[in-house]
Amino acid sequence: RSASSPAKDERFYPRLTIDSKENSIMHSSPHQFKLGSLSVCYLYSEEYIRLCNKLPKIPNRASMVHSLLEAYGLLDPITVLRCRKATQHELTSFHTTDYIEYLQKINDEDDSEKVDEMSQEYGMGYDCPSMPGVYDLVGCVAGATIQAAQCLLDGTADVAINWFGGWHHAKRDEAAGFCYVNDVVLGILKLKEKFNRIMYIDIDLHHGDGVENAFSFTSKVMTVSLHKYAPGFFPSTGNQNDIGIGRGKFYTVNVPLYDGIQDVQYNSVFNRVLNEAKRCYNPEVIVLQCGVDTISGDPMCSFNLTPHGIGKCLKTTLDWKLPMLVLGGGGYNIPHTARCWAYLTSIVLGQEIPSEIPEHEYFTEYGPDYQLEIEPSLRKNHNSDEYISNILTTISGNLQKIPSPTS
Ligand SMILES: O=C(CCc1ccccc1NC(=O)c1cccc(C(F)(F)F)c1)NO
Ligand SMILES: [Zn+2]
Repeated sequence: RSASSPAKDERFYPRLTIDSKENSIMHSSPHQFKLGSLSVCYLYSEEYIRLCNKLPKIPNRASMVHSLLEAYGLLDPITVLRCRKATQHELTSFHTTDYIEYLQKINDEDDSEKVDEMSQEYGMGYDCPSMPGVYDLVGCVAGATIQAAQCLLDGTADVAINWFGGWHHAKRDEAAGFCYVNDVVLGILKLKEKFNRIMYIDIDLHHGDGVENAFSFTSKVMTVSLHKYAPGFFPSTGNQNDIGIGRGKFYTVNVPLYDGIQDVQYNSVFNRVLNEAKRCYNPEVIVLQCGVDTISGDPMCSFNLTPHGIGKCLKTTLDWKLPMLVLGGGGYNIPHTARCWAYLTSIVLGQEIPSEIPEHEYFTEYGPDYQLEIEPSLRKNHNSDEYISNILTTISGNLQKIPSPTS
């Protein structure tokens, strides 16, 4: 135990017993996570999956993710929790009542013309098409993330996973960027009931603006986002000088990057920024938004990462041995998204999984290779080493200004 952090409850530390029956085959392969078994919970329900499947830009993605996890046997050592819907009271702990009542009103309305009159007011339009059942969907996504957070509060899990959450753009009074509810903010508000210092890490291609805006005034939540930052690229916020305001000054960290970044450079940036942020802030719990629209082969065609590189980011944070809430997000090459989140789940479990995609309902979607691994594309990297080193210097300078806990 490091002297600086108060003695922590045993529950939050990975149990280092190796229960061979239940848990994984432990290999000593280089990328194998340390021996040990975490208690992991995963939020799921048939209705939740069915509603997520209907999202226009990621058709059937939820089913493909869930089926691949099952096919790899990754759900066997995991506590699979049936998720409940968030109540209106829970939803309005962040969102406005007007907005939530609007979603309720259009939930059963399938005459989209009629809906569109009101829709502009609440951000429902091109980016977030109004869809029948949207209130049911919002209740499931938010309910799942809130329940996952509750598991960490109760200590019934070391890591809680909701791969169908992570909708980081939604604002309190409107949908944005294809997000109808900000389940991330709701999960963090739940964690705040018990934890004093929460670190939010967002590795989606897009800036986690909705979450940053919700907590830019407070030092209770440090938000760290690594994302593409380019003129006209959504949401076009999150440059390195965006560091929070008032009491929240220095507790917002942004790492703006250009197209083409690959695993090695990304991992080096991630480790430098996050290990320094951890040292300066000493968080008690981690929320990680794992949008994977950063993968080579994603139609966003921006970053050039692979699941291996993203997995290394996850390992860095898991090595801190702090309770973690792990969420999904973007990812528009659907088989690649399923591959990546299956691989990340295997890392959380410390369980090696074979490269061959196992036979299952969606097996044909993984052709022509039917392999788990994804190769980087042959695309130019626009992130020069001096650009990266300048960003790191700026961020390090800002983090140093965080008052140390003893002061
Ligand atoms: O991934 C997101 C949302 C991306 C987004 C923000 C605002 C408006 C539209 C989008 N989504 C897309 O542009 C999108 C979504 C799915 C698929 C595509 C595709 F055209 F690249 F395939 C594009 N946030 O992390
Ligand atoms: Zn994204």
